[in-house]
Amino acid sequence: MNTPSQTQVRRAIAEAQTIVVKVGSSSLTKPSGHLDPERLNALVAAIARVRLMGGRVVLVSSGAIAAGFGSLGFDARPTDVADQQACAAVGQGLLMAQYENAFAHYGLRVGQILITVSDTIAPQQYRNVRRTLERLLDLGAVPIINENDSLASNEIRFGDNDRLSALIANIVVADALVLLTDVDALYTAPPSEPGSKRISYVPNVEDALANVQVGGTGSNVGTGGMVTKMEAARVAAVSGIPAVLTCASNAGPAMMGDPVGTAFAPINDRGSSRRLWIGFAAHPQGTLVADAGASNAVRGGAASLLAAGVLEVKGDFAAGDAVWIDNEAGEHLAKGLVGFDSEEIPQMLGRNTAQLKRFLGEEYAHPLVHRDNLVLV
Ligand SMILES: Nc1ncnc2c1ncn2[C@@H]1O[C@H](COP(=O)(O)OP(=O)(O)O)[C@@H](O)[C@H]1O
Ligand SMILES: N[C@@H](CCC(=O)OP(=O)(O)O)C(=O)O
Repeated sequence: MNTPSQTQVRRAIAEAQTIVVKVGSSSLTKPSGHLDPERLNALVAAIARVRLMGGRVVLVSSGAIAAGFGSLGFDARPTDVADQQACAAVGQGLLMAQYENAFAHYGLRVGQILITVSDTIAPQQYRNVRRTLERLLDLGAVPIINENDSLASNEIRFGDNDRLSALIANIVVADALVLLTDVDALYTAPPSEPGSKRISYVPNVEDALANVQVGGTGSNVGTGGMVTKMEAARVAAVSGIPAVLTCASNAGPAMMGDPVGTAFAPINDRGSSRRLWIGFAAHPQGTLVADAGASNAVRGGAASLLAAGVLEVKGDFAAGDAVWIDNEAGEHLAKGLVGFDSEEIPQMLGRNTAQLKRFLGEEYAHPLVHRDNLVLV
């Protein structure tokens, strides 16, 4: 696709029907570990305005741990996982109570959704998340999402809401992603570094990643810093979703497409939500090793992976799971949703469709991975 101008990207954001807004802990809480109701209310006012003009807004809100640690007697954000889980259990309630109240001033309802990594990996849970979000939006509510921190452990967590917000933008087929933080824009280096310059437009986030010096969090409550925000902007751009990054006090102008913060252009056309999920969220459970011919066909982008072109199957998976498609050198070519269980596949390998039908029956005369379920990597 042609690279859009900054004006075009801002206009696309202004015209967005469905917007995912992500806000970081430091924009909602005080360093003492309590909510900052004034700033939270200001954010709600900006979102409510868009909602009341007919926009569909999903809010991905951090802040559970940062809003809870003060009440539990900690001086600073704890580092122990169990402490964090306890703080999140307390803080998430406080956060939602405040949101509930603030949105009620505008006659708007909110709906809480707490997500774990597995909800975005497993196809059925993913569909559940999507259905609930869509219904909430159809009913006029503002879904408010956070990771389910009280039950997530270090091994199985997103750990940051930046990347989660980009996945949510895919799930709800958003027209724009707005990342709100404690810095007004992306800079050429962490703003604490002398000489760092504000960037107002990123036409290609993958190029920017090579040129911009991104650092970790600048506050004592944030987690991912600019690294995870750039990753979120990259997922959005690759998914065809324009994004803007700015400080929370710029939420209103950012959603209106005003020239605040940093705008990121989409670098692809929009794909289907399912393909985007395969590309970004689905975790491969095994591997199909393609021969040279099948590798070329898959790389071409328009072919299904047939059993005739597969040399080996690795791993233990069920039909519908995601798998890697590798070439003989072990390089990943694509990710796809496989049509058969791993134990069914060895008898199918090397056989063409007619042979599959004759020897194994009609139900086996299908591609191992259909092209609609396959995404190049
Ligand atoms: N190149 C950069 N441009 C802007 N900010 C950066 C950059 N590199 C690192 N940062 C830091 O990222 C911080 C925002 O990330 P974080 O603290 O995780 O916020 P949040 O809690 O909103 O998610 C900024 O305050 C800033 O200190
Ligand atoms: N889920 C955690 C926040 C994780 C996170 O991404 O924090 P932040 O970097 O402040 O957006 C919480 O609610 O405390």
